[in-house]
Amino acid sequence: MPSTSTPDYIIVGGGLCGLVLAARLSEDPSVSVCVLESGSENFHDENIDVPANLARTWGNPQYDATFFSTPQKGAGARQIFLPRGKGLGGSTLVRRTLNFVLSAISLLDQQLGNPGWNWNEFMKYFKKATQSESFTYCPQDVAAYGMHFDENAHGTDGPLKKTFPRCMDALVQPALQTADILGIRRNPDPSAGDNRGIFVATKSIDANATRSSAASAYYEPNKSRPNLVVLTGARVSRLLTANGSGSGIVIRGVEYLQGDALKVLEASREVILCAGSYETPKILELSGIGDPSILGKHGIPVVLDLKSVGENHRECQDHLVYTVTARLKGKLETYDSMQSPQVAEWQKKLYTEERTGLLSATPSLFAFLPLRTVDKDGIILDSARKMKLEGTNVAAQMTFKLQQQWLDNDRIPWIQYVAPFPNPALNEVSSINFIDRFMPGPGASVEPGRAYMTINAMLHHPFSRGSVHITSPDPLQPPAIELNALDNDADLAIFAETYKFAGKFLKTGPLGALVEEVICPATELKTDVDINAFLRQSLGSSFHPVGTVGMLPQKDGGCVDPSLKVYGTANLRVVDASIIPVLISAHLQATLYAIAEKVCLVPSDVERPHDIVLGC
Ligand SMILES: Cc1cc2nc3c(=O)[nH]c(=O)nc-3n(C[C@H](O)[C@H](O)[C@H](O)COP(=O)(O)OP(=O)(O)OC[C@H]3O[C@@H](n4cnc5c(N)ncnc54)[C@H](O)[C@@H]3O)c2cc1C
Repeated sequence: MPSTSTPDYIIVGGGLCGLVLAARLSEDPSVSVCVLESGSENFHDENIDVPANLARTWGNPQYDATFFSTPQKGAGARQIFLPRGKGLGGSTLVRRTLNFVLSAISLLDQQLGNPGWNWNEFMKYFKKATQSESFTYCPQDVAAYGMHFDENAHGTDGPLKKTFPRCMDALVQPALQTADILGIRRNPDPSAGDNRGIFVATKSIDANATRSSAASAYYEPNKSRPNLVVLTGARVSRLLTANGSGSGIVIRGVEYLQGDALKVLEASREVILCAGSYETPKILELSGIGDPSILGKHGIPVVLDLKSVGENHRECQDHLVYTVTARLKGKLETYDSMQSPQVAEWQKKLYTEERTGLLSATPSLFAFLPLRTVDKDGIILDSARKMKLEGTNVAAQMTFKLQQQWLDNDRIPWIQYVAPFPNPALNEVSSINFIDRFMPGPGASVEPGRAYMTINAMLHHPFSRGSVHITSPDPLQPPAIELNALDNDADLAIFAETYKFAGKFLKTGPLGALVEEVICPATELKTDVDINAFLRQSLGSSFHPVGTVGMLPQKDGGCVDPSLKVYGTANLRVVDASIIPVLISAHLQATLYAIAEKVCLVPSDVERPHDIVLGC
């Protein structure tokens, strides 16, 4: 039985980044690693393994820590649902399984002062992380949807399995044809460096149509390593610090709760925080690392004055999203057909016996579009260019200006549509109906036996910035998550144009011919006032928070340096979504696998380093 006594590395959080690091570091048998994860081990659980069971985990305390934002002024004072995976695999357990799309903008080594964090590096480590299973590239299936994968852009032997969906519902082809009519380019491979256009995304699903998560890919095959210990049900409450030398504060280890017991674990080398964008800043603040004025409010002694923790240039950013739902004519094989118990039973059999059918896949069609697609006259562009960010934070100003430069860069997708999203039937399957903004959109009710289509429209680069801070010294209390959603005219104006464009999409070509009526919103919205009210009422998160412990130069308000070490500490690193300094034009998981792979590359052919080295 491996021992937990003083491992070389303590990893806090067995989620996406934590498990990649654990697996890679423990490849060296002389290195000992202990992962502390607050959730449980959920191996071979059909709620996780079956792709279309995606929403069953949401809001379920076994898998989801279920955060909510503070009441959002820009969203009718609603608290926005913010699920966050809990258990080995972290948010890769609750994700929609979709979307291996890398961001073409990376982390901007030049503009944001992060040397070595650029596209070529991401591509290298993205490939190291992934394995495109053979049937993925079955030429006739892939070509039928206009995809032509670039062999050079996909890994062949990484731990994480990636496939092309085995089953597409009846709306994908009509939607693709409608996109052709509207002049949206087809993108044959959004992972190859340019993710603009419409495409069917590859998924983190294996050849057996089972979801591939950080746990199944990185931990399960390595769990018997004697130098790797994983403790579940272990919630880290704070870091233990010691006075350091010139190289900064030394982190001795962590204090954690397991059951009712408060325990201590010391590390001989490093503590690595991988608890995600909401909990990593919380652990830092509970440990006295943060803004003294916030720590003082909760009676926490200041160990290290690092004002941008949780604030990081006021930038808890999240891809904002809203939903439009349409009722379709006639009988179509969409996820809605599973409302019929007979069809659901048949689909289950199909999945169990042949590993195909609707349960084997998740929403597949994505369009990543530059702003010009919806703002042809450049009116929003003009006004967004002139916007000013109030406040003096250098990093906030810097990233805000960067976003303004992107307005004119047609290579950067600014908006995203996901369609046809499986909607009401999936609620039946998952028995989750409380997610009021999703599947179907708010206020819409659905009739059994009818088919529907939902489009999610997402803003890739909102100008709003929020924060994540502790509300109490009690580690069991959730942090206050402020999004400041829709607090500026540009985000609202861009969203309003995406709404008009989605309406056009639903009226055009082969897809338009299938649509009977839009049911969410309930009536056709003709004025900007009505559209804005609908957007505020239906706005939600698409679960991609970043930036709360950002990687930037310290003078610019950063919390971690390019080796992801926390400024002012000798041996504390953060490796998770919180370090991404500015939102990327993609869902996060592909980029995060690459980040974690890059950080934990410990070359086996050089002398054993005294520290984690970056693979750059
Ligand atoms: C509902 C949902 C759907 C998503 N869908 C997609 C998608 O389709 N495609 C995509 O690319 N991305 C998707 N994402 C985003 C992606 O899954 C996350 O960005 C990614 O998993 C974040 O990785 P991470 O390592 O930062 O944190 P996580 O994977 O969230 O891991 C953090 C881990 O730390 C643990 N932890 C937290 N606090 C403590 C503590 N105090 N002590 C011990 N352990 C702790 C947590 O339990 C968790 O296991 C989705 C996210 C969610 C929530």
